[in-house]
Amino acid sequence: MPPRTVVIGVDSSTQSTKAAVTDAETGELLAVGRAPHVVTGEGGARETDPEIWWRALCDAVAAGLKESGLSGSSVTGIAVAGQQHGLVVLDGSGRPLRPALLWNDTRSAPQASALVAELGGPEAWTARTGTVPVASMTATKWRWLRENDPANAEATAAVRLPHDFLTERLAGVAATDPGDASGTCWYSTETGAYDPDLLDRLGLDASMLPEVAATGGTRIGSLTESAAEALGLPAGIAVAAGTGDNMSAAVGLGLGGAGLLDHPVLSLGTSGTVFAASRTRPASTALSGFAAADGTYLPLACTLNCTLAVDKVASLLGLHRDDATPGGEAVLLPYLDGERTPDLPTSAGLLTGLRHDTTPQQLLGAAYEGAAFTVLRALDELLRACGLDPADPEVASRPLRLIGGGAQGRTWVETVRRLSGRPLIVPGSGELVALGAAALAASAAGGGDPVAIATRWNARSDNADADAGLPPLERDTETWERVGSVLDRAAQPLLGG
Ligand SMILES: Nc1ncnc2c1ncn2[C@@H]1O[C@H](COP(=O)(O)OP(=O)(O)O)[C@@H](O)[C@H]1O
Ligand SMILES: O=C(CO)[C@@H](O)[C@H](O)COP(=O)(O)O
Repeated sequence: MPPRTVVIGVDSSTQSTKAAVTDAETGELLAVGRAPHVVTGEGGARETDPEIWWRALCDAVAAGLKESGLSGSSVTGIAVAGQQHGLVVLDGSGRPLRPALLWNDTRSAPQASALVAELGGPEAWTARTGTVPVASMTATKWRWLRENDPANAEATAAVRLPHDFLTERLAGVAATDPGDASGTCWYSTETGAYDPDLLDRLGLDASMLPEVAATGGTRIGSLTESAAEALGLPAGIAVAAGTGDNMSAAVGLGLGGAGLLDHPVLSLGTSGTVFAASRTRPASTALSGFAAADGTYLPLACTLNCTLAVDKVASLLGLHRDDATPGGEAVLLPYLDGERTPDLPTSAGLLTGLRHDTTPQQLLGAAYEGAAFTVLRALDELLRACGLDPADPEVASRPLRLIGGGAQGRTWVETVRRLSGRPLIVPGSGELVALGAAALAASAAGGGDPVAIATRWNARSDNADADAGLPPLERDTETWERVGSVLDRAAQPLLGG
């Protein structure tokens, strides 16, 4: 039998790095190595030292190889998919000047509002970049840095996104892809390039930014000697451009070229995201009109408070995360980090409907309901913004693909099922972001379209058989309306005024 060829797909997300050691031919997931990150910050601040991501990447690759029982010499390619939007600032020798500002750092909310006003309103941003700046977007973080940490902003020789930073460590080449670039708000999904006028406005020079490769699967270089030594992999293997984590999950699911929103995806991680592949450029202020890893489109909406916020409520109550019952009268909006969708960056969590007979289990259930409601309502808005009526029985019956860490949790699945009333598909592969990155690595190493590679892998492996298809439950409209009414009435107080 010929020796296996193996590629490594890396998911460097908010809480951890996962390295998927994947058979390049069949897509079989041979092992997943993991290493945690450290996120620090009080109030609206959320930061991580990029060196932590690099060390976690090295540790996760080593753990994955060890678990697979393979030596590094069978690996032919590597790609990184990273948490979107984070601002990494480097000195002239490529060293981080300070910790990165993460996607869920809300300190740049005032800068976001100022940028929106400067360009003449949200529509102008949608037309130019595809996306209206909120505190998550990189452009607002760069402006925040210039206003609040001018010494480091002045000293900045290069600006990177989290995945670009790691890719550069691997290949020594400054490169990104259309997908992650589209989350900066200084890249235009209309032109497929950085917007020179926006760069000027932000005080950024294009020479400080990475080149945008044609796709996340483009081979942008080869593993350098020093990276090879750090990772225990052969020098010279293919390094792909990589992409953002949501874009990578879309690749892993084989989404691309699909009809508009035929395959909505709900990701339950630190963030809650809803997205779908589209060939039509989204142009609505109600969603983030990101690019996909291949320059087609990935309309997306994202909440800041999902699994981490609900786990926090469980730990405050001293309960296991699956010790929850439906919330009953209690409504808990777990906006512990402020919120992005709806745009309430300075909000905090809110509890209403408490009675003498409310149980801790109901309070936890209410936190699940609040988080799930928020992201499911964002899905309805996304559908509407794309010209579909979420109440149309045909649209409402399209299955929702559930991914991310939360999709492994019984209570998450039950809550989404009950509040959405949709059929759910929980893909057999629990690591879609890393699998998508592996498809990008396979494309860089051996050619071929990453989405086609992932589709072939899904078809050939047991993944498709292992997909859990759950029929719809009758929608719990009572809870839906109760939570919606609290959110609508509380939006102003939640703004934190
Ligand atoms: N079995 C499980 N049940 C419920 N939640 C889970 C389970 N396993 C992991 N999670 C949740 O998944 C989250 C991590 O998901 P992940 O998608 O890896 O996050 P991120 O990409 O933001 O780092 C954790 O916050 C945890 O709450
Ligand atoms: O900001 C977004 C999407 O726009 C987030 O989805 C980040 O990409 C972080 O993802 P997770 O760590 O929650 O997977």
